Amino acid sequence: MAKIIFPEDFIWGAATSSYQIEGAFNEDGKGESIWDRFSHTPGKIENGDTGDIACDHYHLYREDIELMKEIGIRSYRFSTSWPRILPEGKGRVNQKGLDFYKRLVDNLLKANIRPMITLYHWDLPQALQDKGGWTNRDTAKYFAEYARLMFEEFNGLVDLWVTHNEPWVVAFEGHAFGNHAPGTKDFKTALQVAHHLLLSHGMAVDIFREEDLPGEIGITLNLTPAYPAGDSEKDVKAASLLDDYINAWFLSPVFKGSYPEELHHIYEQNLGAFTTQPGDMDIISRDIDFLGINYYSRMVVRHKPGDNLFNAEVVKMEDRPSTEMGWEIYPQGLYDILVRVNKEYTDKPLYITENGAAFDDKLTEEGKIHDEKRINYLGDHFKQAYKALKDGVPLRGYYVWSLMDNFEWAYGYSKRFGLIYVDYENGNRRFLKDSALWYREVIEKGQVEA
Ligand SMILES: OC[C@@H]1[C@@H](O)[C@H](O)[C@@H](O)c2nc(CNc3ccccc3)cn21
Repeated sequence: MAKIIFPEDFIWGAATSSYQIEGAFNEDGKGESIWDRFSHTPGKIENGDTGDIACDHYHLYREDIELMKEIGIRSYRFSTSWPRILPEGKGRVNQKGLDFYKRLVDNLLKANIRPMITLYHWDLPQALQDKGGWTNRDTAKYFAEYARLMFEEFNGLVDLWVTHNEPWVVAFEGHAFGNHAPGTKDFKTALQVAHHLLLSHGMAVDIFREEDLPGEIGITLNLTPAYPAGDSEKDVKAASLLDDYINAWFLSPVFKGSYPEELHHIYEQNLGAFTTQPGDMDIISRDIDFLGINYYSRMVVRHKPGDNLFNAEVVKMEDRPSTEMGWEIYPQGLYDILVRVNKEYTDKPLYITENGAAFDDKLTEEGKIHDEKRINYLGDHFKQAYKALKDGVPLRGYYVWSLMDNFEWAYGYSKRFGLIYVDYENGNRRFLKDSALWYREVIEKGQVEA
């Protein structure tokens, strides 16, 4: 491949989320979130870790912005904590909570760093969960009102808005498998939750248009391309169904206004219909300005009769390199999913809103972290993104997950994804990893070594 030179205006960024970095879980009037409740429930999180303090970003955000400047990122994707702003999820505004995000955005703009706000990255107000959470259609309405508040408060300051982060994870990890908050385990509930999440996305888009705001609005989906383990018809079929289950189940409603037909039929036949209302699909498929794609790895799938509704199982790729999460390192999958989304779903601009890897990072006596595996992982994925760009995919930016090590959900602090090392044991000190210094060069030159 010839020299890899990205466009001058390519938006190089890094991403985080509120519950994973902020801490101050009950400070300055913040309401309880379902992740506060879940992490305080014994047995849910590795080592009994919680987000009570996390990276203490609520107090250290100025230092963190200085580190963003040192790395040279052009944009910072973060999420706002709904219960920090609306403690009960609706009604009363917690001004101190809102003021934190005002200070954060003001300081980002002063640092010439473009904010991208994700309105929902999993930390639902517990008060709404107590009324059914995302199983209750009213939550979609309350989300849209929270979005309206944020659009109005940050009008003219923030011009990149993401409604939801990974509705698949919220629906299935949170409501089918119980690995995430609120921890219920019912597949049909997950389908109902997915529908209400998508509905709330469309309602927020309507309000964004109504408020006639400058900027762009989109949604972020975790897209994991599925590849058949063999070329048998049954393997191909199994892969196609799992691909629909994770990817098309969300891409199709947002861009085509309908759920994938065959899978919808399988669900209805086996589980009965989840509740919808006339007009829902029109709301869900309102025109958006961009799609955010979170890519980490692929799935290799083979036919397995009777194992589940899909007659499919994911094959563990033992002989392939993988990250600390056990996810196969497969950069080609990023190219494949970018091209497929652009070809089959939308010609709207795309952002890679998350891509990164957990490795066993060690802090040396000299305060260094030699994370060459992460440099190789990111470099290989940047090359695939570049290949997609050269093949005509309207890729506008790339947000590395993550700016800093943080609370990795059910894994607690045992997994490190950051460009910045966080020394949790010693006052949450921050150290730039070698990958941060490497990323700074990539951003400065707009080039990745071939
Ligand atoms: O696991 C790394 C990150 C996580 O820290 C982010 O909050 C989240 O947006 C995120 N999504 C994925 C990919 N999808 C996924 C699938 C199953 C469980 C959890 C995440 C990875 N990550």
